This record gives sequence, C-alpha cells and structure tokens, in this order.
Amino acid sequence: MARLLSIDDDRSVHHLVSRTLEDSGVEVVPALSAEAGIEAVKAQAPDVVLLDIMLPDMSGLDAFRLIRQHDPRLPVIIATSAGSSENAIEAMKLGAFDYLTKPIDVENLERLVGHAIESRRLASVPVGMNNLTRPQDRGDAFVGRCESMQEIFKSIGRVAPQSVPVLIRGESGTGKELVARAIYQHGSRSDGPFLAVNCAALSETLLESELFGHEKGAFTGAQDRRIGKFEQCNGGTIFLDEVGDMSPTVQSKVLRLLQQQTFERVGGNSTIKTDVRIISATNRDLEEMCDEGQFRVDLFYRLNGYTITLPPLRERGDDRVMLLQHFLAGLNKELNRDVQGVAPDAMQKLLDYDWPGNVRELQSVVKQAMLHCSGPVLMASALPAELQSAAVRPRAEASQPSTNGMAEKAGAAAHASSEDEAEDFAESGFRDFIRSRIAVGTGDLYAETLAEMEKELLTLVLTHTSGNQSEASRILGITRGSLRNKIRSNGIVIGPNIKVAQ
Ligand SMILES: Nc1ncnc2c1ncn2[C@@H]1O[C@H](COP(=O)(O)OP(=O)(O)OP(=O)(O)O)[C@@H](O)[C@H]1O
Repeated sequence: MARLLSIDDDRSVHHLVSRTLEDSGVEVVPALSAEAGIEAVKAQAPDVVLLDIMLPDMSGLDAFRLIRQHDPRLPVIIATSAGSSENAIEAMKLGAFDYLTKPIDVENLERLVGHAIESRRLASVPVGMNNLTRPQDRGDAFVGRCESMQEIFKSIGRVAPQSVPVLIRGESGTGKELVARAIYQHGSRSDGPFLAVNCAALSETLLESELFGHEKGAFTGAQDRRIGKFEQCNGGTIFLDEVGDMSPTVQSKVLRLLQQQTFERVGGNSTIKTDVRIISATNRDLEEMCDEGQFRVDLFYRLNGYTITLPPLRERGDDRVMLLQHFLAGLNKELNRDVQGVAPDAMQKLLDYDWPGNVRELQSVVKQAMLHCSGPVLMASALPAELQSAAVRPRAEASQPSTNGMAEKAGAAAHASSEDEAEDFAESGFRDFIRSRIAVGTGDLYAETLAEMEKELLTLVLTHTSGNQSEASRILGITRGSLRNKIRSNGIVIGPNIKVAQ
C-alpha cells in the first residue's frame, strides 16, 4: 500500500486528503508541523509528501530542503494558497514534484498523487539484473539469460556511468522502461531526480509546456508560471518515452537543449540553463521517419549517443520459460495462490505463440490464466482466446527452448500432445503415465500428474453422477462453485458423455 505524508497545520486538510485517497488504496499519515513532518519522513518512509508552504514552525521551503537532504528522490507536492505561488515555483525549481493551490481540488489531488507514486516507483524501486527468480526480493527483477539479454545487461553496465544520451529501441512491451531505470540507478546521477515523460500521451502544446514550462498568460489557461520537467530535473535524468511522437516544435527545442543545455519557457524570454541526461525510447522506425521528414536527422544522431535494442520475446528462447516462472511466482504472492506448474499442452501453446505484445503480454496472459483456473496447475483451457487459436509454428522455425535447466520442462512437454497424454493416462493408468513422462525426459512431472489426475477425477465422478454437479461436489467434498470453476478450467464438457474438450 502506498503511503502519503500530509504536512499541514490544518486538520481539515488531512481529513479531506484521507477521504479523497481512500478508494485509491493510499494510506495517509498526518503531521501538524514541519518538525513532526520531517520526523515522519525518517520514521514512516512515505512514497509521497503533500507539504503546506505556510507552516507554523518553519517556512515550507526550508522544510522542503530538509526533506530533500534526507531523501532526494522523495516526490513532494507543495500545497499553496492563492497568491503564494511564487514560493511553490521556487520549490519546483529546487526539484519539488508539483504544486496545488488551496482550496484543494480533489480530482487534481488524486491525479497528482497517482503520478507522484508512479514517479517514486520509477526512481526508487531497484531493477535487479539477475537471472534468479526470487519474488521475495524487493524490487523488479530484470529476467534474462539468453545471449542477447546478457549483451543488454553488459551494455547497461557500460553506458550507465557515462552521461551520454541513450536511445532504447525495441517493440512494445520488451522492457525499455526497465532498461531506462537500470541505467539511471547504476549511473553517476542516481542521487538526482529521475522523471519520465510519455511524449505520445500529451498534445503538442501540453507536451511543450510539460517539458519546458510556461510563463503566466503564455496561452489560454496558463494562469501561473509553470516549471517544466527539464528545469525541475536539473542534475538528474529524464526519460522521454515514445520519443518518435514529438512534434517538430518540440523536436527542435529538445535538439537545442541537447546541444547547449539551454531553453526558454513557453511564452518566456529568459534563457534557462539546465544539466539533464536524456534517455529516450521508441518502438518506431526513426530512420524511416527521418527519410520521410517526420523526425529531425540531427536530433536522431544527438539522442542516439548509444543505442540499446531489445530483442522481441519470441526470439529469447529459454527466457520465455524463465519469465513465465517468474510471473507465476510473483502472481502466486499477489493473488494468494499456489499454482505450481503449467500443463504440457498449455506450455506448448505458450511456446508456439508469437507474443506481439512481448513481455507485457506474457505477464498479462499469465495473470488472466491464473484468474481463470482454480487448481494447482495452469491448464490450456484457461489461456485467452488469442493463444487458443494461434497457428502452431513448425518446430524447426520456432525458437524452442533448449533441453537443459528450466526450459527442459517445457522442451520435454513439447514432445507429446495433450491428447496423447490424456489417452495415456486413461488407458494405461497412473503408473504407466508417470513412466512414459519420465521416459520422454520431463522435468515437470509433479504439475503434469496433478493436472491429469484432476481431469481424470472430475470426468470419472461426473460420469458416475450422470453430470449431476450437486452430487459430484458432495462426493468430491468441494463446493459447487469450486466444482464449476474446475469444470470450466479443465475444459470438461457435460453432455451425453462427460469428456474433456480437445
Ligand atoms: N526481462 C524482463 N524481466 C522481467 N520483467 C520484464 C522484463 N521485460 C519487461 N518486463 C515487464 O514487462 C512490462 C513491460 O515492460 P516495459 O514497460 O519496460 O516495456 P516497454 O518496452 O517500455 O513498453 P512500451 O513500448 O509499451 O512502453 C513491465 O511490467 C516490466 O516490468
């Protein structure tokens, strides 16, 4: 659960903030003075601070400086009354996350707190580049053992300590944001801020103002001066995601910033200097965009001080099985489940699929499948429709996992179809099934046997009760709801004959 520390001498503000954030699952810790707030920063490890600029015992700006000394990455949102926005702007220049004017607009508060918590995650949750699946570890594991991912990890290590701009390329969902965070965390600016901006998520005007700030009255709705991310991020690292989506105006301002580290706020005359490292990412073909005049060639070369290109998931061989196990372990914890393995036919479908959405899609498929199946084994019938209908690629073309380590389990499973196994199990019985799986070199026998036993058990009992589910649930000693889920997840069809759908 995320935690917000609200530092304000007005109790009604704490009340309002708690009520507003109740449904977002954010815990609110109140502090009535700057001193109490600074103590709470140390003792309670909040993820975000809402700091009133007018406090009884200290100026908000001084309190902000002390908070920064303790935790330079903690996002602080300044709350200011109308007329005292100059102080808030000053705090923004010093690196505050954003500011709100009182009376607090609850929608704005909710939005800003959401952004701040996400920003805290990006900057502070460590990205562990190791091959071990240890869901108990704090942080996000960056899983990859195949050669191309090992090269990526080396590249991150090589480029992180230098201040050169890095361009991260790769299809959607391949882990570009993880790479950006790893570069920041392993770099020489890791004590400075890390701010991420998605260039595709904002209109041209809003993106320009988000990056460079604006002066009061620069455009309709610009009621106050606003400090942009480049100014706020002085001394830090900025992550420009979807950089191919910047308009020509923004492109030329970013180019100048890269060349001279200077810019002007929108509607402003004074030139501002900033020292920011730029990491950018895209899944677009920037060379083609340059050829077509949609992206500035000089900007492309500037951003591209060093390139890291992530391979698509379908080309990562054994890593697919490792990632699958990694997500299963994490989701078991998150969903309070105990799924221990993947049925052979489900594994085959997972390996045959092309994964256009890459690692993000795999993560979401595993979650959906876990929500659909109730047993200890992830069954093929629980997989979403796109995997059920995916054309099976010829084995020689598909990048199949090798037959050692984790992948052996899936590799072995690939040698026998689910129908063969079901028949084996029914006709030759339990022992023969186990012997035959050992003979083909399985490394996942526990899960395979439980999966087959569950299908067999349900089919036999439902046949005995002629499809009567109340009677079957009584015999099995499980609730009717649980039986219904198991029937669905095992693909059991109740008709004149009780059978497992093929
Ligand atoms: N190698 C990996 N190990 C563990 N998790 C990964 C790996 N690669 C990606 N992920 C996870 O997959 C999800 C998508 O990754 P990420 O957001 O970094 O991709 P992206 O390339 O930036 O996507 P997009 O192009 O859509 O912005 C995240 O939840 C991330 O933690």
